[in-house]
Amino acid sequence: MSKRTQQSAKERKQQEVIDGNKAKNALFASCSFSSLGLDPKLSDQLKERMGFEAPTHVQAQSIPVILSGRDVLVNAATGTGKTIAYLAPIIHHLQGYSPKVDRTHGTFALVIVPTRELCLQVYETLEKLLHRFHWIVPGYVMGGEKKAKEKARLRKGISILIATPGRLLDHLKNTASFVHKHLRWVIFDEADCILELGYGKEIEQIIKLLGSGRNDEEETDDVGPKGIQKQNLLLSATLNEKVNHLAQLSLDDPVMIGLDSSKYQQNLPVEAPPGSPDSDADSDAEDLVIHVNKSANPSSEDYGIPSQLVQKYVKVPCGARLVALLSVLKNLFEREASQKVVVFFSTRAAVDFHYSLLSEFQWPPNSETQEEEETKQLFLKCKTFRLHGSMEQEDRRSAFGTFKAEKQAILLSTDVAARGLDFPKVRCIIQYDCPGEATEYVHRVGRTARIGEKGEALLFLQPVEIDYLKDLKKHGATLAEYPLLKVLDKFPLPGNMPRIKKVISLESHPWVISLQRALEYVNYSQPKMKELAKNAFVSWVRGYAAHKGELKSIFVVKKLHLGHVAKSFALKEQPSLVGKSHHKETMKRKRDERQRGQQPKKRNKMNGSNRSTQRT
Ligand SMILES: Nc1ncnc2c1ncn2[C@@H]1O[C@H](COP(=O)(O)OP(=O)(O)OP(=O)(O)O)[C@@H](O)[C@H]1O
Repeated sequence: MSKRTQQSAKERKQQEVIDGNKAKNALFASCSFSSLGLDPKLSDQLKERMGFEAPTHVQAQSIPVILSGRDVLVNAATGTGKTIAYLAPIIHHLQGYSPKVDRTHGTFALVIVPTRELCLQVYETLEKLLHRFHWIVPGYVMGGEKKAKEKARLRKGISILIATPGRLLDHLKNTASFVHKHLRWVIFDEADCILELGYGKEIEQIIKLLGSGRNDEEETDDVGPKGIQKQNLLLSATLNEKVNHLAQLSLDDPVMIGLDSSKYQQNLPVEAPPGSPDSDADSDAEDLVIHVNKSANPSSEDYGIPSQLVQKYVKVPCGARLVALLSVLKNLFEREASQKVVVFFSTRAAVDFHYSLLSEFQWPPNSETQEEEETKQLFLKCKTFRLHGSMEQEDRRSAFGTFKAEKQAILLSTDVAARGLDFPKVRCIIQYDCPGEATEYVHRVGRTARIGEKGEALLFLQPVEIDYLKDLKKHGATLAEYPLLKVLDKFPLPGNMPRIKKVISLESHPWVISLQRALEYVNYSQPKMKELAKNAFVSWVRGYAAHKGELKSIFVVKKLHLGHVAKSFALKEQPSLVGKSHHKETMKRKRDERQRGQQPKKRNKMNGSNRSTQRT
């Protein structure tokens, strides 16, 4: 390495450290957990056992307000610690109940989350927090688990219950032994996603079944303070019109907490809530707590994207997409072997195909001698995992858990991993298939650069889709271009392929040509792989056609060259669009809906589109 390169690498490192420190300072409040009014044992647990030196701003803002008993709507960037923000105050109150809470009292707090993985994740955090409060019992119920076992757990009693909406509604209706007469807190984590996934009807029913109002003397004859108003909390990094509706249904005179809420201040009275330690302090935190007017429309809000996140896009013609993806991944792991990457796809079939391909694709492709054959290696020398909604529950659980623990791995996923999941040390998010609305972009990239860590995000766009950048810009996301050609030029060409000095188009790049050929060879030498590719092609085109609203004018299915789309699945010709995969998807969706006791979805005020079901 030359002196100059060494110098610039050193400068880059120094800049990274400075940026990292800046990001951390912007994230953490200058107070302690105990100064927020939390029980000393709980503050100790957070600091000593969980290693959280100081609360984040959103925690410093939310904890006193939630402790005070007010309903709250929290809008804060991804990875800023919203889970602790709502769990800690609940535990604080429950551990102080006299007589002590026990299993026979049933459920005091209910956390509703959109996905099974998030359910498990919140449960794990809760278990850690309850380490010193063994009499408070955590538990979860969610789709994909055995109902009988859940019923037995509910019968025994669960103090703080984490649940996905469909399964929760099922138990509320059918599990007589589910005691919730002492229920005091209901939390909607990732509130907008719960609605986007089409759970609006379930949520309305859940709210109705749980009722609202006070825990009067008769109901709380044996435990907890009397006459306490039920408290509802809504949280998300992105809010929209539907959440507004849910807020109106479930929140009573809520306090709005958001790191990025300056815009609301123009319209709404700013008021520090009672009980907040900052209520009379001259701190920036005071500006962040806003007494929200129910009719406020949060849909035009800029979304909070972590400031240290490096956001890029790569412009790739459709036919070269697959090669570009593999090259970008190879380059990432050659640059830094020990890292984790999440790649987002639009459909389950696309995840399955790419997973099989990456798990089997070897390099170099043409081995002429025995020696060459023996030195063949996987193209990407790291473990690959997949995650989507059609997988068996055990496989989902195992992929989620193992990827979390790995140091060097790729996760290929649908949007099922986009919300709330906290995979430690994910360095890069690749959105190979475009997200839908900008909110989806924000949550996907939010799987990296969490809690002040550094992170990169790369969005794949075809030249015809480039206007999507304008849409992102409207929400505060500005992306720089990724130097794809420079990266491609770095790869050694297999065999005796000549290196051309001036490459006219990406598709004529010798590396692209050779890699594309090798990928097609894998597909055509393995019928199973080709079948997966065909299914993925069909579902991808259908997914593309299902973009909503304004995005329809950017993602125009008629503008697609289907032959080039086929190439991006390593197919030499375009398969028929009437594929088996669509039929299977439809059958699976209908089955899922039947299991959830639903009618096939119709839109209502709080329901999202059906498109989301195949995207998870
Ligand atoms: N005060 C803290 N200090 C250090 N780490 C923290 C603190 N609070 C939470 N964390 C950690 O930060 C990570 C992100 O927290 P969490 O998942 O609650 O974020 P979030 O705001 O809910 O993100 P998302 O919007 O993506 O769901 C977790 O690993 C959590 O353990």
